[in-house]
Amino acid sequence: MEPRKELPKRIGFWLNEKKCKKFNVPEFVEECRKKNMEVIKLLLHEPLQPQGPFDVILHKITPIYAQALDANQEACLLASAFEQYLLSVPSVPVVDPVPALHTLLHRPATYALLHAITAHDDQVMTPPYVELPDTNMRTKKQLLAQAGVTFPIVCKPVFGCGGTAAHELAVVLSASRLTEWQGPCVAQSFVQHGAVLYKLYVLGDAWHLVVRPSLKNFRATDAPTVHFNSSKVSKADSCSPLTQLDQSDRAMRHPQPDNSVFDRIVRTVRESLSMDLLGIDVVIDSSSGQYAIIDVNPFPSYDSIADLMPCFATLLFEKIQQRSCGHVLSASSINDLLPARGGRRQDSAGIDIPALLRARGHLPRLQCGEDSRTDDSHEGNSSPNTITQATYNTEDARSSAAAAGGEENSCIQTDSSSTTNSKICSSSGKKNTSCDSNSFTDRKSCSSSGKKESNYGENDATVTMNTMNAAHEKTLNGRYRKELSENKGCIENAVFQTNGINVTLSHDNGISERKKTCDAAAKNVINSTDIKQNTNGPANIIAQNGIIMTSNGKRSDSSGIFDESQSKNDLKSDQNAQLNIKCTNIASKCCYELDEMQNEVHHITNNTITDGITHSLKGCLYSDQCEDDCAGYAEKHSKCDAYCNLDLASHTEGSCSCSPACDVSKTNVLCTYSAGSPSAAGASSSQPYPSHVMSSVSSSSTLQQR
Ligand SMILES: Nc1ncnc2c1ncn2[C@@H]1O[C@H](COP(=O)(O)OP(=O)(O)OP(=O)(O)O)[C@@H](O)[C@H]1O
Ligand SMILES: O=P(O)(O)O[C@H]1[C@H](O)[C@@H](O)[C@H](OP(=O)(O)O)[C@@H](OP(=O)(O)O)[C@H]1O
Repeated sequence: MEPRKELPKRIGFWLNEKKCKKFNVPEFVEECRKKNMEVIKLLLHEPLQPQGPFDVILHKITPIYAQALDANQEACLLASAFEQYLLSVPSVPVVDPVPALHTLLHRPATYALLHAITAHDDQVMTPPYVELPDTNMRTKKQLLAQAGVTFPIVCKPVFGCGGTAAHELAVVLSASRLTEWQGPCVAQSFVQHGAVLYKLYVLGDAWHLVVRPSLKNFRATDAPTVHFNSSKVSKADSCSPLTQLDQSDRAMRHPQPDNSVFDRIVRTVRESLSMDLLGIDVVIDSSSGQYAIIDVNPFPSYDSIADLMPCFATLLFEKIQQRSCGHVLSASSINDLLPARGGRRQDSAGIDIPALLRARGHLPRLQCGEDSRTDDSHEGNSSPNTITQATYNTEDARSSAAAAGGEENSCIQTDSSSTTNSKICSSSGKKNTSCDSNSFTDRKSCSSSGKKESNYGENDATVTMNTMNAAHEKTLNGRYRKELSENKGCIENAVFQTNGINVTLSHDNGISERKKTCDAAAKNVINSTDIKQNTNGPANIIAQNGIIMTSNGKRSDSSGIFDESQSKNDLKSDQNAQLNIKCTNIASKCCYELDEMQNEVHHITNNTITDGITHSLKGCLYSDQCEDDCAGYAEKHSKCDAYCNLDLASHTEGSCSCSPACDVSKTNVLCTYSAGSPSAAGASSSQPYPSHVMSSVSSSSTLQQR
């Protein structure tokens, strides 16, 4: 008897029309067919569940997010439905996981991540950068100086994916020309790199190098700002005058690229994002020889890569195989490769795209899963020992849930409203449905458990596990839970690593939840005084088996305790961490005005950090609307317990500040004073160019199989 032919595996697939054309879908379908896989285009406007089941999902959803960020309600709903669907099929591999895309959508989050992961590599860096709000010139100059960003600078829109506007950039050559950029941006030091761009196209475990034209060398002068669209300068067929080196630069020797450094960059970036499809843009600093990562794109064009479709089909085939063999998927396979480096992962590097959308009013309150808490749940929870919550939507969680009488696909929710122990809940729409901080919709149900009063018991965990990445499904075990509970959560976007497998924790997104968890952390998490004062921890810290690292790479001992003297300086110089600390603490202080606070947090984040001082009023110190801002803050903060007294009398530009009488120990970072100067985040060190030489790099692709 003839062996029965296996049914084809089903690939759920979504690209927008433009990308479909570029991607050569017919060839992709054909290659998949050869491997007994069928490609089913997802109809995002229709319910997704009935379109399944799928064995793997391949998508590029970022254009939908870009539209959502541009106030398109329909796009918002589509993104929400898509995320919701992914949550409902947690064991299906997704190429690539959505939380990582949140990071790549937002340039400051991307650069924060790059800064953190390159901090210890002398040869690799991301250029100094700072997010500049649409504010007055003085503030801008101050922010640039604080961050160590030097002219010329490249100004880039804050959101980096999607339509044309995201790619309208400018090179501003001097501070006096700053007025020539309108609106907020990320400003990044320009790196002179001889007009050569190295694109690293990552496809699963393989990467391809493509050499592209890039901006010529610019130097600080008073010349007018150079506006350009990035899609016109660095494509294979670009021939912009902006990429023609000046005569005087042509003779300059440009450092030869070293494949091993590229390989390291690929591994580190891929590991940090747990993604399979990436375009990493690198330039080499002509004088220092350092490799500067200037951009990371999800699901890039793979322009000029030969035999792309068989590679795609193989990648998806392997994903399906790994799943059916019970292997952990992409994230951990990468980490397995790198046990010594200690896999890191920061899903959203502190940025919460859905929250941002809500704050801008782009997410309708209930349609897109706006937090459905009543005011009750936002306030009245000022007790430090209130809510702790953990959601583990994992395979192990499922079995635990089943063992405890829960349902398949359920999550375990440690909910301190039930005082100490975990509660098993179902994700099937029953009580306390599954929670995922990166989902638009589930926040509603998470927050429903945000009741009050419970002891912050030893067994409570304070984390919400990000369930979007199937790779995490199998990672929860007893030991893991112990570690989570020991760390008390409250470490937003932290990564815990056990046995080479990462789990990313991310916050609950609900401000009132944060307040509770942060307050709890103030009492429990980290023993360094400095960190305690900035409690709830730098969002970028990474905890591995009890060791905590700040985003500038300093390590605690194995119990999470930092050396006191060291940690002071570490934190001071750790600008990213401070930004996040501050942001979180402000949120934690003013918990009840969710949307507005998101704005405020954002605003304040844009205006933080001088000399290690984390004034909550930095925003108003430099803002044109000082008086308004201060009044606004004062009004909000006056409702917050333990908020320090503001010197309301001095609300004029440049002089409004926290009262010196403010009780530091009581008020956390809202009014914390400390001395000392910050070191510039992301400042590059001047390493001589290493002497390794790669034989040649052609403008065609080179395949590097790891
Ligand atoms: N810090 C920098 N120093 C020097 N040149 C830079 C820097 N940042 C960007 N560039 C130049 O500007 C181009 C576009 O920058 P970038 O990649 O950040 O923009 P983008 O809009 O994200 O582009 P993409 O189309 O690749 O997504 C780069 O290819 C490079 O030529
Ligand atoms: O792969 P290269 O040639 O580097 O170019 C990519 C850009 O760098 C990306 O910014 C584009 O993505 P977005 O359109 O999502 O911004 C991306 O757009 P695509 O998804 O339309 O291919 C590419 O154009």
